[in-house]
Amino acid sequence: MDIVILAVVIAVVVLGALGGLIVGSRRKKPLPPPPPAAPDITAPPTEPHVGEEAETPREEPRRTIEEVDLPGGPAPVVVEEPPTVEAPPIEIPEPTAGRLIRLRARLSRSQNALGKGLLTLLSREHLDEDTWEEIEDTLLTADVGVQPTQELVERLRERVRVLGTRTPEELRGLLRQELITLVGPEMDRTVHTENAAGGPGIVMVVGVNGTGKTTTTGKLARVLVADGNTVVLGAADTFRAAAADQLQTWAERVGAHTVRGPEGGDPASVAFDAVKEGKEMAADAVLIDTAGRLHTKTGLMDELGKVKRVVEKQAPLDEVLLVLDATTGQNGLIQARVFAEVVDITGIVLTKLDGTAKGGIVIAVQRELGVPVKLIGLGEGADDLAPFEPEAFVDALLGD
Ligand SMILES: Nc1nc2c(ncn2[C@@H]2O[C@H](COP(=O)(O)OP(=O)(O)OP(=O)(O)O)[C@@H](O)[C@H]2O)c(=O)[nH]1
Repeated sequence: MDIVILAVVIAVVVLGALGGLIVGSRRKKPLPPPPPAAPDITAPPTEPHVGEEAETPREEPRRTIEEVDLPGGPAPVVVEEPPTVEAPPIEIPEPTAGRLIRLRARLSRSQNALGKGLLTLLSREHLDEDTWEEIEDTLLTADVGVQPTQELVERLRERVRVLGTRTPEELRGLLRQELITLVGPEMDRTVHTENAAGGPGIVMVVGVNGTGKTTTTGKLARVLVADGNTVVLGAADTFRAAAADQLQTWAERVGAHTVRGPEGGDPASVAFDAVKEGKEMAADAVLIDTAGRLHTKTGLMDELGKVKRVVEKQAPLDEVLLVLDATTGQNGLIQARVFAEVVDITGIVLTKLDGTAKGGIVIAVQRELGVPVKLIGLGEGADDLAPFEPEAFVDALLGD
């Protein structure tokens, strides 16, 4: 019996073990299928990630292109940029009052050698003949001109002799007075930009190209706008399109209006239109920038003469400003002579005084033309044009 029971138990155990094996093998079989999901093997861990990441950027450009296409090409990008360019439209120029004081440091820097040189020579214990000659040379080197130099030296000699013993302060005072006298404090340096008859003041700006004529016209427009005037600019320098562009840029910066013609067009007709528009707009001033090439004197005469005649058909010229580059020294004087023969110069603008130690040209050119220096250029900056003031000029020369 026991044997029978034992046989049954063994049979049950054996069957149970076999059943477990069968179930186990059945469980393992479904597992292999996952391996076939082995395409993962073709795409090793890194690649699928790259693929997944790549999908996102791919979608982004597609969206952008769609968005750009729909509103009409790349226009939105272009439209967004111009407002930033147009953003700084109208500037408020610095007031003109006290400009020379602000720019005095620049003037001192360029002209101080002259003043210092003279003061050093004058403070020598013995003012002998050699010293006076050195004083003369210093003045001549600074382009003061022969006649004015001799006058200054004579007057100084006389005053030093009368004074007897002298302190550096006294000498400085004497020199200051004599220099101011030489520069001409009594000259009327008003830039006439108003018209007595009530129309716009008409200013013609002449000078050789490169002297800073266009820049000066632009700077002057700023000065006038700063003082509350409305200004029209006439780009009658039609020889170079860039000159008209340059002028227009200056005008746009302060909200002034520009009248221009085609490149190579008739300068007189641009000047005419500028005055006409200035009158129609009831502007306060019309500034006309001319080309004034010194190819031949006859050519210059023809051109400027015609501009002048045509403008004066509508209104008289209130101011004719001659722009001279202070760094050109004697050349500037020759130019001044030629222009003075062609048009009636009423004022001189001396540019680039920040770039030369030869500030004496102020004195020489006034003597040459009998016309006052009214404005001076002391840098390339938009507000680096100042009314000329003899005292401030001489003080900058002598330093503090
Ligand atoms: N340092 C300095 N540079 C100046 C001054 N005035 C003008 N300039 C520079 O001189 C150069 C010539 O100036 P323009 O105004 O173009 O001369 P332009 O006589 O009108 O010559 P075109 O434009 O050819 O008719 C420019 O680079 C100006 O910035 C000044 O007072 N000081």
